[in-house]
Amino acid sequence: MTAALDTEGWSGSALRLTGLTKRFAGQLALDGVDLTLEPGQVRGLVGENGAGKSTLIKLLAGIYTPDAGTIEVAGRELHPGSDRSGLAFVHQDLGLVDELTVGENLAFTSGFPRAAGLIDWRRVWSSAQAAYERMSLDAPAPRTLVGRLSAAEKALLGIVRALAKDASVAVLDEPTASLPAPDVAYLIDALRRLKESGTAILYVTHRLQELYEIADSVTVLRGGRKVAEGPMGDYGVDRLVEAMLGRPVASVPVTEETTRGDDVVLVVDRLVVRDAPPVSFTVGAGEIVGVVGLRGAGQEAIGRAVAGAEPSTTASLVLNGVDVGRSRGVGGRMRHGIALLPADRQRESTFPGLSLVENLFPGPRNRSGGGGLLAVAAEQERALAAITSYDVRPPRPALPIDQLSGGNQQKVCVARVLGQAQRLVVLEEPTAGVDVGSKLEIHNFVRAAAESGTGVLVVSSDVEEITQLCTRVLVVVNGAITAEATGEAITDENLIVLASSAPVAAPADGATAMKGK
Ligand SMILES: Nc1ncnc2c1ncn2[C@@H]1O[C@H](COP(=O)(O)OP(=O)(O)OP(=O)(O)O)[C@@H](O)[C@H]1O
Repeated sequence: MTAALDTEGWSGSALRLTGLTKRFAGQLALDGVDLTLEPGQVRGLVGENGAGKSTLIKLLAGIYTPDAGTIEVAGRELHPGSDRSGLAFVHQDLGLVDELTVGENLAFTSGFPRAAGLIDWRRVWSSAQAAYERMSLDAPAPRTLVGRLSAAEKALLGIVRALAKDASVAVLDEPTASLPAPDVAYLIDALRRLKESGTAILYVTHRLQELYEIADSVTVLRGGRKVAEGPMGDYGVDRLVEAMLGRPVASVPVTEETTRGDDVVLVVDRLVVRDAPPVSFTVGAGEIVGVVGLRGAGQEAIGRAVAGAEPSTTASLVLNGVDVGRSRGVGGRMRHGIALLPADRQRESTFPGLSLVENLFPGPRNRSGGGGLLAVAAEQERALAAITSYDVRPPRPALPIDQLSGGNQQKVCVARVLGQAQRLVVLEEPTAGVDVGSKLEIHNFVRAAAESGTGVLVVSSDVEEITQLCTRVLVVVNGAITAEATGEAITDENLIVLASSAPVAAPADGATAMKGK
């Protein structure tokens, strides 16, 4: 513990916020919020998109200065410029440097060990290994470039890096947003140990189920205000969701079988990506096909290769009867009607600095007819229609995309990809960072796209999403498609079992082993 935030002898709250208020251009993002967190306690912080969660975290981190209110860590009030090393943050944007190794990224926070004035690289690598081992997590090779890690591996690295510091309060902003279920369980286990050691944890998530496993209490924000708070035991899911949205949410619809006869949109024959075994599969018109696998199984690479975002070879990749396998890159595939929604919102999916409307219709190809005032007006009209139907808040087409909350940015990206009326859409983590209400809405838009005949490939680490949305699921183990589940076989448990198994010996009912595919 650093001297400035020494908690030694402190028996009060680990964190105390009083009347915390933040305004953006006259709009109240956070309105007089009080919150306390005791040592060894985990408090869930939930709220729909735009509720003010990220703003609260950025105030804690000192990125924003409050307009009113105070922040105390272990009894000491923080001011702009105060030492904040008693707080450890894991943000949605992990702030990792792709061009550097795992070990270097960790050493950036913990410091580069030196011997005789030079960087002691052996210790850089061994400390990286040790940081993972302290949390009982499997470490990637410390010399791996972070850019080569999967989204899930990056998330774990972000968590390991933040928690490697000796902090009394850990602030986790959707730590599991891109983690497959077994990794989530792993992580929650590690967090329990951290909590037992006396660390206080503020846990922001849209995956409410996790709160029942780890949180002691919960605080609900809506429109920047605290609208509910109490022990987890007092808040069943329905009550929690109602507090978040200010209305009860309808029960979750399950996708009906939407495949239309033998009308096949995509036929992939022996696709080879990243040295994995060849995979072959089809996607029907109107079909929503899930692709799942454990962390590092290679499921993302398959979706990205189909969309041209990952180099690959194929015997053929036939889209509506035409072999488009030779067209390269995302642009090449897009010209044939394949669109990709990448998982990495910050780097690949949004165009920072550009407006909401420019993010909806990037590039002349997607614009309403060549330019000119009429086209601009038509574009505005289309933008407003998309903003309204996707309930993007605030509904201002000229607003820079960076000023929207994460979930609202995601809605804009989904609207863009689905609005392009493609033959096939590849959706990576389509609802990461999206609140429960908007998640259902996005799922309905995906279903509507499928109903209009688009083939949909969903690559998601959110197993619940896959079971709700998909009519067929391909399971990837070690880069190969080892099983296919349809109908009743699409359950959380079954998918996790199939994804955790080496090539399946005896498939569950409705699941087909696909060895050798
Ligand atoms: N830099 C900014 N400039 C202007 N408005 C902002 C800025 N950052 C956030 N806002 C607004 O403040 C409100 C709260 O946003 P915030 O990002 O805190 O929500 P959130 O609860 O974290 O949402 P999500 O779950 O989508 O991440 C929103 O209305 C948002 O548009």
